[in-house]
This record gives sequence, structure tokens and C-alpha cells, in this order.
Amino acid sequence: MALALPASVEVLAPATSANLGPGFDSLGLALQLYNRFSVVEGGVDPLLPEIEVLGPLGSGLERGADNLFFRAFATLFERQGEPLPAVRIRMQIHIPPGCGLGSSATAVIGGLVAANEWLRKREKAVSRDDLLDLAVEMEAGNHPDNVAPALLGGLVATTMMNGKVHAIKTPFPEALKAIIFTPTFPMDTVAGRGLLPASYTRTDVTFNTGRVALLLSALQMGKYEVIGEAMQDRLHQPYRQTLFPAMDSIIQAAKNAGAYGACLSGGGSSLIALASTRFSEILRAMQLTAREHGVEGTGRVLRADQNGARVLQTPRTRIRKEDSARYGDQFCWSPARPGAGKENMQSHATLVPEIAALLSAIQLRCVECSALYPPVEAQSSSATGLVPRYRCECGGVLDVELEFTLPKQVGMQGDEESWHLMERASNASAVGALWRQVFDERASSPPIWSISTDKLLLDYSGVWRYRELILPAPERYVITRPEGNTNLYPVGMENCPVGRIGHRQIGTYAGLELFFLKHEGENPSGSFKDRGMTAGVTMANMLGASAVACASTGNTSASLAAYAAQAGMRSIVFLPAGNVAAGKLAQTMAYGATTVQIEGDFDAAMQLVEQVCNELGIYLLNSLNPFRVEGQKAIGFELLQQLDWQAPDWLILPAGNLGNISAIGKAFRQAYDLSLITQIPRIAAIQAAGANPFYQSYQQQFQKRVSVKAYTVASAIKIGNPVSYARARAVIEACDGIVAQVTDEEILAAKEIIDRSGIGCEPASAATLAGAHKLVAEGVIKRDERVVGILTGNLLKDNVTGIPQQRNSAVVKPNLDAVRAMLVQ
Ligand SMILES: Nc1ncnc2c1ncn2[C@@H]1O[C@H](COP(=O)(O)OP(=O)(O)OP(=O)(O)O)[C@@H](O)[C@H]1O
Ligand SMILES: N[C@@H](CCO)C(=O)O
Repeated sequence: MALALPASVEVLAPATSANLGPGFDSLGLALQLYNRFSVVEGGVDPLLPEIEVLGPLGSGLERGADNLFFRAFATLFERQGEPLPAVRIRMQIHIPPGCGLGSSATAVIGGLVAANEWLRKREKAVSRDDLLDLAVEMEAGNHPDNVAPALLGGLVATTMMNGKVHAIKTPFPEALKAIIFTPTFPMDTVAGRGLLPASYTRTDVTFNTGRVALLLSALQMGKYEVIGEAMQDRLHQPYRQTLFPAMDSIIQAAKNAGAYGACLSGGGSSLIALASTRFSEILRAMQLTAREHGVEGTGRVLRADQNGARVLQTPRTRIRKEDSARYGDQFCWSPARPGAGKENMQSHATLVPEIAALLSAIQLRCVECSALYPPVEAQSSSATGLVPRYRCECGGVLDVELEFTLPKQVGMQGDEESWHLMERASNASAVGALWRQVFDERASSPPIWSISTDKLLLDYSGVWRYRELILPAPERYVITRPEGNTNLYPVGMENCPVGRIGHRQIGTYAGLELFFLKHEGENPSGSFKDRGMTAGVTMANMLGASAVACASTGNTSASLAAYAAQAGMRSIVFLPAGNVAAGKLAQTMAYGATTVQIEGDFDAAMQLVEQVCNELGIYLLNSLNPFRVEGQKAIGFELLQQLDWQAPDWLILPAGNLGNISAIGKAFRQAYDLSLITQIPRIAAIQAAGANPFYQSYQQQFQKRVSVKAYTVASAIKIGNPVSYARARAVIEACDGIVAQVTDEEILAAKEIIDRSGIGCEPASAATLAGAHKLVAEGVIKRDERVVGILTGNLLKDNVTGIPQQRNSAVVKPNLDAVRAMLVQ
């Protein structure tokens, strides 16, 4: 029996950037940053809505009948002659109000679209054109350039004709992103318009008309090099500059750092730059220049929203009562809480306070639409009262957001004052130095078992050493081997010690002078998966899960089984039958997992496990689980620390389900933001040619998501429809990365080099060296650049593929002559 949903409507409305320089009151672009509004029938007085605003950005918004969203909602009911219901409104505000990103347009459009959806059930809905006219009326009747893109999405050219709005939407080029700098101060649109002159000279008007024409054509024809000139304006920016004197310098800094063009966004105070690469450098340049002028602010890198405002559906699988009753005792988690009485099972609030506090500090943001969720939600229909979130309601994958808090170090006791001063220092490099010191001190204290404490064990783990940046879990809940601390082998022609002839062969084969291989196969269960699994199983432990599950090509299942066994949980793994290397299967079964072999490929197993976990209340630990990705970030932090925080030029790694790229890319980005490093490495993702959906998308500038029927000898990356596509795409775009493909023959040739060097790896890992070899030969990676390659799994995982089965092995009689005869052959 599924529960009935309450009468409600939920709308997502995108941010917009109006004007785009010369298109004053007539051009606007929708952006992938959203305010989310839900309206539920309830309350007493239709004219006095109950308004709840979530998120600190909305703290100053009106809460009563004069709230703009409510006014728009009520206006449409009035226009249609329908009685207004009493409602409760909830707003999740992600767009800073009054900062030139169309927050007021989201309120107007959101209110109208929500009302229209409500009226649809009464057959009183109006057309989109009518909604637009009404929206412009509500925005003082004179500028449609925010509300039109908020409703329609994309790039919109719009004007008023005889009191009616005319709007034409064109798709915005996928290759371009908007880099937005938002100062801490708002600029009121009405006040800003008051500064504009009543008339303009012909020179100024033709200056602008020519540039609008140029801008639209340049965007349409991909002639981005003229955007800088085309985004100039003489109709509003020069007048608004008096409210924001640093504006021109910041715009110039963005262009100097690689943006095609930049301008004031809407009525300000945000500035928008357009670029196809170097996003973080551009943002950093804008922030630094602003700071030089005494202006602080926040930065965002956003894609264009191509859809406009939309009514949200609720497709999430609901747990059927009979199923949770049937399986609840066997699988479901019972939240970690003081006292284990069943009476406490129905509420999130029954978690022990330290876990409840941790969870409330974490938000999950949708990679596709930016919607925010708590990591677990209370749901009375579930047997336990708790439901973890793995996906957004739009279907997108979720990313953990957590504010980082610098811990106080033992070595700094007694100097509390200077600690606080440093902590608040505006000098970013000083803060970076503090973080480095925290991690370096932890790395230098290996545990001594006789006096070991949990904390020392955590410091020694190559994941939990960075816990403030991953998951600041209370120590007693952490499930750790400990993992990480994997070797970083110097194998380049220059940086490999002369005597290590075998290792040097690797650098010679790649054609690289400064080359390192980080062997993640040296983790406890033999693959990089342990990094994510320690974080994922720790989260399962905090939630009191009794069963965990995943779909796997082998490494994930072995790792899950090992960590679940340590935590005393049941593990269930879904494997593509006949497609898992023997070593991995043996490990998984030895650790005690229930193995479900699917007659299908990994992608089929993945689909199934998600359904099963949702239905049966089992905690899902595929990389769809955002905490797994957080743990895997530690690969990035650890390799940076091993290089004394000198970021390499390139990171090369095999690409299958794309969780690793997502995680390491995120780690690099965060390390850069914390000033742990001063440059973000470029990432080269290497796919097997027979399992290359990401490569195919990349070849089409990511205009289309591709999936394939996968085939490759590298079974760990034999994936045709990668779960972390959206996350990985964002990483590749943000770091100016590339995606390449290598054939199975190239993979096996590279594997032989790595194996014969004495290091050894599983077939998928060798894609890294095969990729390096190819990219250096093609001149993409320069011979003298500093490169780190990731080996993902241990040689013993697959003891058949690419391993000589007969050569070098013979049975001889047990005497010297027989051995001599054999060796001189
Ligand atoms: N979610 C909301 N609910 C209700 N009112 C809102 C909401 N968001 C914005 N507003 C109203 O809109 C005002 C800001 O409008 P303003 O036009 O100055 O800025 P903007 O829309 O953010 O920027 P721009 O129009 O330049 O892109 C807020 O002060 C508030 O009154
Ligand atoms: N075109 C408008 C956009 C702000 O809403 C202006 O510049 O005032």
C-alpha cells in the first residue's frame, strides 16, 4: 500500500543573467542555479500564508502577504477569478537576492507557474504567453529580460510590443560556462535604474545595437573570440559603475585570465564572465582583483539552464509497507541512538546527538539541478523512520557539501589567540599552510599499538587523516583497516633512481621524464575502492545499517565485503555473471558476502541493486552513494601530500564508472580552494576503446550523453553507462582535462611493462600507462611535464588476463643438470 501524497505543487526556477552587456532590458540567459518553491494546501487564512525560508541567503526575504512569490501566486488566482486556497509555502533559496541573478524573477515565475499548475486541476490554467505578460507586469512592466529566460530557459531575446512580451529562445552553446562573482553587497534594481539617463546619444545607441547583433551572431556561429568586444555596453553599466567602482577592474581581470568577455549581470552586483576553459583561474582572478579593491564575494561556475522553470514530479521509489514489514528486521538499519527501543525507530531525532549534529551540517547537492537535500530524511512509511538519499528527484546524482573547520592542533596549544587570528586570516596562503601542517603532523605519527588510541589509528589512515575534508565522523563509529598510504613510485626517466632499471622502463615507455605511479592496488583489499568504502561503511555504521549492498565488476564487492565484515554487517553484492575476475570473486566470497550473479552486464546489475536497496531498505554503497566519492577524494589529497603539496601538471587514470575522476577532481578543486596547492592539475581520463561512452561524449563536446554495450579485457572498466557521468564531465571541463581511449592490445602491452618492472597491476590499471604512452606520443602531454598516473588494482586480482601462463615456467627433475639445461635454453 503506497501512501497518498499531500496536495501540493513544487517548482524549480532558474537564476538568470539579464542584459549580457549590450542587451539592456532585452537579452537574458538562464543558469543552472535554482530556487525551489513548494506550496501545500493548509493553514487558516488565504491572505496570510505561512512562509518558511530555507537557506541563509533568504533570511531577509519578506515572510507575509507582501512576499513576491505569494503575490505572484495570488495574482493568477485573482486573474482567473478562482478562490485562493490557504497555503503553506516553503522556499529553498540558493540565489542571492538583489545581486543581479534574477532572484525576483524566480519568485515571480515560481509563483505564477505554481498557481498555474494548481489551476490546471480546475481547468483554469493559462498559456505560457499569458504567464509571461503577467510576469512582466509584476516586474514593473518594463523589463522582460529576467522573467523570460526564467520561464523558458536558454538564451532569450525579448522585447515589449504594444504591452505584450515577445520572446525568442535560442539554445546557449554547451561549450560555454558562466563564471559568476557575487560581491557581498546587493544592488537594488529599481534604485540602479534610477541612475540611468532619460535619453542617449545616437553614438551610444548604435554602439550598443551593433554589439547586440554581434553577440548573438558570435554565440550562434561559435565565434567566441569576438565576445569580449560584443559584451561592451554604454547604456547602463557606466552609470551603475558609480555604485560599484571596482566593476571594470574585475571585468578586465576575468578577460586577462582567459574569459572571452565579461559584464555586469542584470542590475548587479554580480559580474558574469563567459569562457570555455580555465574556469577556476578566471574565478580566482576575479576574486583576487575584487579583494585588492576591498570587495569580498563568492564565486560560482555555472552552465546555462536550457529548460526554464519546471514543476517537479516525485518519482522516488516509496517503500511498500508490506515489503518493509517483511524484510525490515532482516535488513533495515536501526539508527544509532541512545537506547535501542523500537519506540524510537520513527524519528531522525532519535540519532545520538553527535551523529544528528554531523548529518545536519551536511547537504547533498544535485549535480544536474543544484537542488539540496539532507543526507537522510525522516519518513514515517519506512520501517525505521529513516530514508537515505542517493538521487535527486530530477534523477541527478548528488554531491556532498560540507563546511570545513580547521582543527586546533596539539602543537599549537597555549597560542590560542594566534590560532584564531590565523584561522580568520584573509591571507589565503597562511590558511593553506595551517591545513598542510595539520595533515603533515598526522602523517608523521605512525601508531604504536601498545598505547594506540582510535585517534592515532585515524591519523594513520590515508583517508581519515583528511577527515575534516571528507567526513568528520565521531571516532568510535569509524570503520577503518586503516587504508591508504599507498606508494607513489618515481618511474620517470629523470626522477627514477638509476639503479631501478625495471621502474625506469615505465618512464621510458611513457616517454616521460618526471613520472610517478600511485599504486592504489596496495590498499587492504587490493584496490582503490577501500578509500570510498571506509567512508561509506562508516556512514552505514552511523545510521545503524545491518545490511549493505552494491553492484560491482569485482573490486567494489571485495572491498564492501571486507569492510562490512569488519563492521559486523551483512553484505550483498550483485555481479555480472561470468564477468568478474576470479581473484575478486574469491575475495568477496571469503569475506562472507552474499553474491547475486546477474545474467546481464554491470549496467543491468547497477539498475537492479538501486531498486532492491530502495525497496528493501538496504544501505546502497555503489559510487552513486555520495559518501563513497568523498572517501575516494583521499587519493588526491594523499598524492598531493606525498609531493609536498606541489601539484603535478597532469593526473592520468583509467575511466569506467567515473567515480574516481569525480572524487579526485573534487579533491584537487578543494585543495586549491583551501590554498593547499596553487594550481589544479589537468586530468586525463583513459577509457578502453570497447567501453568508451565517456570518450564518445567528450568527442562531441559533451553535447550528448552516450551509452554503449561494453566490451574489454579490462573488466574493472567494462562499463557502458557510467553512474558518475555528470560529476566527471564537470571535473573534466573545470580542469581543462581530456578523455582518451586505448585498445585492449595497448592495455595489455602496458600491463606487461608494469608487471615486468616488478610493480604489477590488474589490466584496467594499465590503461593509465597505455594512455600516457599515447598522449605523450601525440604531443598532448609534454615530455618534461610532471605527471602522476593511478594504478587502481592489484596484480593478483586477475591472475589470467595478460599474465603468461606457460612461459618461464617448466617442471624439471630435481637435480642441477636438469636446471642448468633448462636455464640455458
Ligand atoms: N524567493 C523570493 N521570494 C520573495 N521575494 C523575493 C525572492 N527573491 C527575491 N525577492 C524579492 O526581490 C528583491 C530583489 O530583486 P532585484 O530585482 O533587486 O534583484 P534580483 O532579482 O536578484 O536581480 P536582477 O533583477 O538584477 O537580476 C528582493 O529584495 C525581494 O524583495
Ligand atoms: N534589464 C534589467 C535587469 C535587472 O532586472 C536592468 O538592467 O535593470
